[in-house]
Amino acid sequence: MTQRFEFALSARDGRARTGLIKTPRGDIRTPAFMPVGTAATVKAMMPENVRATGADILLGNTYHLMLRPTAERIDALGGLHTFMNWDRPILTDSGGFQVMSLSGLRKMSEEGVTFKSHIDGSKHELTPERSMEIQRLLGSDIVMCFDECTPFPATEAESLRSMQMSMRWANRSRAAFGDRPGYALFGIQQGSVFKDQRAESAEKLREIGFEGYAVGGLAVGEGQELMFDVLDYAPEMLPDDRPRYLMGVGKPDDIVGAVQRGIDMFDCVLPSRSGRTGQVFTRRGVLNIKNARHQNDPRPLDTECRCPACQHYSRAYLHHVFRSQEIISSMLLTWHNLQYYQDLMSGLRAAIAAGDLATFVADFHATRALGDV
Ligand SMILES: CNc1nc2c(CC[C@H]3O[C@@H](OC)[C@H](OC)[C@@H]3O)c3nc(N)[nH]c(=O)c3cc2[nH]1
Repeated sequence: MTQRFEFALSARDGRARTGLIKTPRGDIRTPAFMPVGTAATVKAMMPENVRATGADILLGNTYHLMLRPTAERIDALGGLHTFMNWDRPILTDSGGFQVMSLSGLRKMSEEGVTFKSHIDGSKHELTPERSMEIQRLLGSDIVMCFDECTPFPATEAESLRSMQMSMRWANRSRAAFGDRPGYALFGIQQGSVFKDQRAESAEKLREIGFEGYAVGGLAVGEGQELMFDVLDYAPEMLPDDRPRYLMGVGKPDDIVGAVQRGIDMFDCVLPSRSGRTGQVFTRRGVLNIKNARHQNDPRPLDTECRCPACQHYSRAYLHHVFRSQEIISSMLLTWHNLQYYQDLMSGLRAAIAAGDLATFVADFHATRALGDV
């Protein structure tokens, strides 16, 4: 077990890569999908079951945890890993994104952001320094710089101003992070959909130097086509020998296309959140278990899936417990969707290692086109 944070690529196929991130709390196989555990839990899942789906790392959130139960309380109780009974790596986002999307009454300045809690209206401040302190108190293994996720759409001038402020905040985040062997700080590239700004941001992040790099400012309403246009150049502006993390992505076909464009790490609430709304991901596409057509169907959700829902329950049963708003519905559908995502990632890793990603991708799209989900 290493005491350092290391990343090694093991194979490439076109622009796609597969490799391993080694951390003191365990290894992360890339390309990796990170289940979202916003409030110190992956909703409707026990941590051992998150692990059983194949997840090597999960995600926590500065914004939510600083408001409740507070980072200081989690630290006093032994840190986030002990608190939530997950002893493998945790990545925490820095809070800026949620402040802009969740909190009320925000005031942004060069210093940082002051805002009112969406929970009880109390006043709070997030700065690069405070975000680093919170993520240190949580004990997260991969810390994200405090940034502003530039809203979409943004004019070139708005995007430039936002990106350049995020780069000054990246500098302050690096300084405040300090010397913490075994822990990683990731920089976040901004620049919206403007190639020259993406280049300027990447250049600034390289100068500062990070253990990994995120492509930020995407999956904010620009749509898949525009996201892929940016991913056609943005990841390769970042250091080749470091992990590249595309924040907040995404649907299965978003992930497949982003892996083809050189992305190594993903996080998205979609599989867990949609599981609670009855949306199910299968190899043949998406279905909603709420639909009456499932009420007499004895088949599993996906004949190739090894999750408990597919091994022991029919679509008819899952339709029934969803309609009845039974708690087991969220448990089984979340487990299934997370399993589907992890199976997709292991399929992508194997295909890149075998040098036949093109075949995997063609089969991925062809199977979904068959219909009859
Ligand atoms: C969805 N699209 C999207 N999400 C994004 C997130 C939050 C992800 C975070 O949000 C929470 O899920 C809602 C998760 O928190 C656990 C995740 O870490 C981003 N975070 C930062 N710091 N900077 C970005 O440029 C950024 C861009 C995103 N695009």
